[in-house]
Amino acid sequence: MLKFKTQHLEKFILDAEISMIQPMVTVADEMLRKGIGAGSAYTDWLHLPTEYDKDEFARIQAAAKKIQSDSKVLVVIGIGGSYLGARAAIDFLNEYFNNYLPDEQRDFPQVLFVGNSIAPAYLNSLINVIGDRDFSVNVISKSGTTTEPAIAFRVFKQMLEEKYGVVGARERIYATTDAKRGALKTLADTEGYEEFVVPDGVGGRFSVLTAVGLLPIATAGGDIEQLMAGAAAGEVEYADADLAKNPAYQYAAYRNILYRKGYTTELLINYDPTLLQFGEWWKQLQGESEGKDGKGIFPATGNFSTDLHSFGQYIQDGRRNLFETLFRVTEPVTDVVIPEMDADDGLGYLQGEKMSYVNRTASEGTLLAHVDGGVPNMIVEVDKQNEFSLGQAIYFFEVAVAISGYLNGINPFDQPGVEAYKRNMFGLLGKPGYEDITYQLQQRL
Ligand SMILES: O=P(O)(O)OC[C@H]1O[C@H](O)[C@H](O)[C@@H](O)[C@@H]1O
Repeated sequence: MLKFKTQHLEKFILDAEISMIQPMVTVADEMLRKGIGAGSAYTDWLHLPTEYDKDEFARIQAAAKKIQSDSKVLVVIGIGGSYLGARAAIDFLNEYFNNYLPDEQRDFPQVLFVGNSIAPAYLNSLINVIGDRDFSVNVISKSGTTTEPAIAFRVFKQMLEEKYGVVGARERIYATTDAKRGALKTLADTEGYEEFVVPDGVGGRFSVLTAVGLLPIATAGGDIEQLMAGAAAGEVEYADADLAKNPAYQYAAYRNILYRKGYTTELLINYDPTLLQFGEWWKQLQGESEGKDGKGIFPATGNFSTDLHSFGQYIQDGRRNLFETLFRVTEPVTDVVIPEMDADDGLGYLQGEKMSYVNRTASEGTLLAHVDGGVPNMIVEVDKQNEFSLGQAIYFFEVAVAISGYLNGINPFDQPGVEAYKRNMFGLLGKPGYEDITYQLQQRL
């Protein structure tokens, strides 16, 4: 179960401030739930945990089984919302070094991500890692027109066709895209790939609980029924407009109060590398939803205790515009006992202790130090590192960012700013239709 804790906000926020923001939260709740807010066409994720396409869900499970039986590697091609959720979930649910294990020591295929950059060395390195092993491809793009995954897909389509023939390749390509539109949809129809749908009313960054996330997660051995069950628990628990009864709305309200006081950067903190990618997923969710119209909390992550030894100094003593949200799992997945030995390493007082205890204590000491240094802290805590908790946490942050965006007077469901770089890139690359800006841009370089 998920808990949201705010006791360390005491010196930063008065109870009265929470009462004062309640009427605005009530309005934000109505905007979201009655579909009268900006971007309301993209709020179908709200009921996704209970109203998903059950037939497609069964097809996803069947496809995952097929990939598990005929492939050692699943190459997932996608960028932004079309890979971050799956990657976060797979890291959250598996051993950190799972992908490094030899095939015979792994129960499920390696899932490797590409098309999330345009770096050629990364792509070549991935090809080398696949080697001569059997693999399948899940190409994911809601729009079906994004350049980065389209380039990667060309390369892997060609590789599959060379290895298995055109017909054999078709059996190993799974396309997750829009139900009707886009270049990927057209290609998938023409070639006869198995297709999965990103529903119209679910934006990329809210799509992890659709086929976008579910197929890679299930292929990696994740129990996607439990994932949906956790999200469904969130759907019930985070539906009340009353702040006192809704932890997700509380989180949205507190971060907006902090924002209005000048705390403009939020760090999502973890103390475990298996949660690092969750932070990456969260950054897109927050940043693309809220950063617009010259406003918004800047989302960043703190991967502790690693980063305490890099920018910990800044957090403790730098410009006071930061607040932290600690995302933690209370029950360790495994543990290590610090060995007892006669060594002069100053660790005698810790011998026989569990590393999880030391890690937890480090997090508590850090949190108190940061609070004392003027950094407001909140805690989002789940008890177990499993599918159910993950589903609930995903839903918690999704619903919170929607309310948070409305509280800040923006449309949380669009991303007009993302087009600016694409336009320039297309202009410079000479894409048909962008010729008018090519010369001007070149002159500025
Ligand atoms: O799934 P796609 O249509 O390929 O989009 C992938 C990503 O592209 C852009 O960056 C959008 O701003 C993101 O919201 C989206 O997740």
